[in-house]
Amino acid sequence: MSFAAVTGRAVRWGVMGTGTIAHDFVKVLQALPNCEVAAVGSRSDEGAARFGDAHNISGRHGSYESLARDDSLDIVYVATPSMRHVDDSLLCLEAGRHVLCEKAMAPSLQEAKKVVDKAVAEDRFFLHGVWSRFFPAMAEIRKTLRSGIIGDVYAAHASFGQNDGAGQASATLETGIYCAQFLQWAFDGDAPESVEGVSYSLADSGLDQHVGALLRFPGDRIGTFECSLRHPTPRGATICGSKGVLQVPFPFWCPTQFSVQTMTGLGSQDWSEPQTYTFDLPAVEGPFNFVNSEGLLYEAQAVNDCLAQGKAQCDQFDHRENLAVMGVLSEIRGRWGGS
Ligand SMILES: NC(=O)C1=CN([C@@H]2O[C@H](COP(=O)(O)OP(=O)(O)OC[C@H]3O[C@@H](n4cnc5c(N)ncnc54)[C@H](OP(=O)(O)O)[C@@H]3O)[C@@H](O)[C@H]2O)C=CC1
Ligand SMILES: O=C1OC[C@@H](O)[C@H](O)[C@H]1O
Repeated sequence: MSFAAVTGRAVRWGVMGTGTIAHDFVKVLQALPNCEVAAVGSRSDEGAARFGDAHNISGRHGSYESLARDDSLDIVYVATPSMRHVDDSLLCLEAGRHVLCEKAMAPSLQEAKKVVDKAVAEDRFFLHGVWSRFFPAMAEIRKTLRSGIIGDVYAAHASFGQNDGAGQASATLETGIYCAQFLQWAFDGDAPESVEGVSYSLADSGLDQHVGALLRFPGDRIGTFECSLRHPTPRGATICGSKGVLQVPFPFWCPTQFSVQTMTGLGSQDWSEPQTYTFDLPAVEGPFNFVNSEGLLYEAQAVNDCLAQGKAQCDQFDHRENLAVMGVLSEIRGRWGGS
């Protein structure tokens, strides 16, 4: 049942921050039934007015505090830069709002726990906005793995490098997070037993710009990833089983396609033609700043559904899985004292 069917009104969203992803997310919210972008919050009146005019949003707040305190809102989408996410999420939760916070929600496991604990204590919904989890292709990947077509899954790899942002943000937190959550998905939600190896390069600012990580999962399974803000990589992911391989091409973190190839015989010399599965993106009018941003709609719809059902977390990325991913990132960043 939709939120409107339960409450008789639309979900009222507030948007905190007026940058590139806020633009894309507002477009999908405005394409959904039974929800309304009721207010925007900026650090300045001018910022709120500019974004409000551009997106036809009537509620405007010239400070984040004022947005958080707006009791007419059900939920706030925190779309500020990553280093603000803990404080901005806490501000909203303390004011009684539900929260969807953009990635990365925190720089460490300890800080992530503070936010999740606060959400639980305040009985508020909280989601770390790892939007990958809501794509139909991800659900189909899970189904395909469980069908056994590629046999027992022993390895997974993900790579996300782009040549933008080095020195200004942490590669582990900006792009590595998508890799770490993908490995968890490939291994059916399991957390790694250990981070066995980390190789890294730091920018002059002290922030990690390129990281390679080797993770050991229970049952002798191995996950690897590479993330970078210094150079591009293929930005695909691979899952390997005893009978074959599942590949997710660029952009694996917001996928609309994957393929499966099986192998048998002496020296694996018999293989099937790859079977490709494709998924349409929802029809949402752009333009968008980021690839496949139309797919933010899946995440937004899931949040609306959770609010309608009175759920405090999303099954696709619940607090347990979120904190496990944050634990991996935290441990990796701990290797150079990143905080
Ligand atoms: N899910 C996804 O696909 C994507 C997620 N992201 C994530 O979203 C978050 C925001 O990214 P993005 O929209 O690209 O960032 P932008 O820099 O484009 O926008 C951030 C906004 O936050 C506000 N802000 C508050 N403090 C600062 C500050 N010190 N410096 C700059 N802006 C500030 C500004 O709004 P105002 O001035 O109105 O207060 C600004 O417009 C990041 O955490 C990023 O990782 C980013 C891209 C894609
Ligand atoms: O979250 C993101 O951050 C980096 C972008 O390049 C990417 O497309 C986006 O999804």
